[in-house]
Amino acid sequence: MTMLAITGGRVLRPDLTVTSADVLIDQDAGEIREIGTDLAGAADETLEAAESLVTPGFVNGHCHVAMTLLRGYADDKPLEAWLQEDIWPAEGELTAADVRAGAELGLVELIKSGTTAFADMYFHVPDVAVAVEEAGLRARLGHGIVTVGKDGEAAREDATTSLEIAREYDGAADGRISTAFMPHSLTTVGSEYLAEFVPEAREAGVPVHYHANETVDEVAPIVDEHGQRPLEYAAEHGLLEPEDFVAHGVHVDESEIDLLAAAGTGVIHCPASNMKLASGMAPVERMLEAGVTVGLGTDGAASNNDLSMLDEARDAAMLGKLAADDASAVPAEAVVDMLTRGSADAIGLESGRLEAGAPADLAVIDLEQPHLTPRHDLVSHLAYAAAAADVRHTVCDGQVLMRDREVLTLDEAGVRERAVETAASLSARVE
Ligand SMILES: CSC[C@H]1O[C@@H](n2cnc3c(O)ncnc32)[C@H](O)[C@@H]1O
Ligand SMILES: [Zn+2]
Repeated sequence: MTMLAITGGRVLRPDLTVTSADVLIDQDAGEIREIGTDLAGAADETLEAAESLVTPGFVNGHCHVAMTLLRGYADDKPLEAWLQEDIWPAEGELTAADVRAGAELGLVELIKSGTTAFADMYFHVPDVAVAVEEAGLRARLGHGIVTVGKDGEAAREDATTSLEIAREYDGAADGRISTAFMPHSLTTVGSEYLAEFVPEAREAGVPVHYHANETVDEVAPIVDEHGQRPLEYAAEHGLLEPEDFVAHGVHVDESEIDLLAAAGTGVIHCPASNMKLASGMAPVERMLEAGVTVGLGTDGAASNNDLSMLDEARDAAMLGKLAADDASAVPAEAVVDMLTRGSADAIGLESGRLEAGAPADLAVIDLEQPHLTPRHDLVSHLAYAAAAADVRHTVCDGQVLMRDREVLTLDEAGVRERAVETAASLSARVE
């Protein structure tokens, strides 16, 4: 048994209290063995955490990690125009090698900002999976299906790919990779494909993940065509099960909030993307009051434009207050819970809490920074003041992915170089 101890830190516990303690990790099991005092003696290796906050690794509940290649490629447009005029034409040129290069860049960014698990919808998923395996992160991956604008054969092929990928990769990378069936959204996938393939996803035992109620323009066609709110339509198509999770949930009415709460379906709130694309303000406080499981996600780096979950936490608190017109709405504790346990629960992972027996997924935040001084309340600092650059160490599944700000599993300089070349070649092909 190989043991790792994280020593001398302030540890954020599941009840959001903070205590001075060591964390002892069984690296073979990838689990936290004990949280207590003087545990360094039991360890083969230590990570120093003095003057630092030891927190559960952040869980990014909705991402398109390879879209780092399109960061800054098209900004300042609303969702539909952005996708149709810029993003989809560029993505049409992406090769598997491009996606691998973009995914590696995104994974470096995730590790450096303390994220240890994420859910990802994209194309060329086998290449994303290889990158995740080498990076050492935990991920729920899926192939995103779009059937609009395709003939029947191509549409079925896309849905079949999503199902096959979900079946084949579930449990990959020693269990660090899990999967989901991923229709892109309720307006971009025809109901006949949902009717045919969702029961197969259930049979395969994988959840379903999709964009829902992101913009007003996405709600209106479903109401017009089917006479139903989008999430009523989703429930009727078997897409609102406890293991399922939707991205965005901006334009949800009270009846849909009740549906989500009753179904146990998670919502991944993506505040930065919603602000940048001017999609709207999700009623996060209302969803939390109703008992909906709410997590946080960055969405892709082309609509954010980074993958820092600490930025997302701050944005969620700020936007939540604005949306509720109430400064006490979406307080620091709620945000930290969404950043960790909420996202993990929504996407069906056990991580997001530091306690004996839990997965050893954690981040260590350097508190010796002017913007984290004084230390009245470390939960407040995590929600409002900490930044990606404050992350010192990142550990996932008991393995050290970053030590003293040096990423150990990927060659950061090489990854950046490949991403620069790949993005330049992509731009040249699209023009
Ligand atoms: C079919 S793979 C995933 C697909 O989703 C696109 N995408 C990125 N951000 C968003 C968003 O905010 N709403 C809807 N779709 C989005 C991405 O570019 C891929 O094409
Ligand atoms: Zn998205």
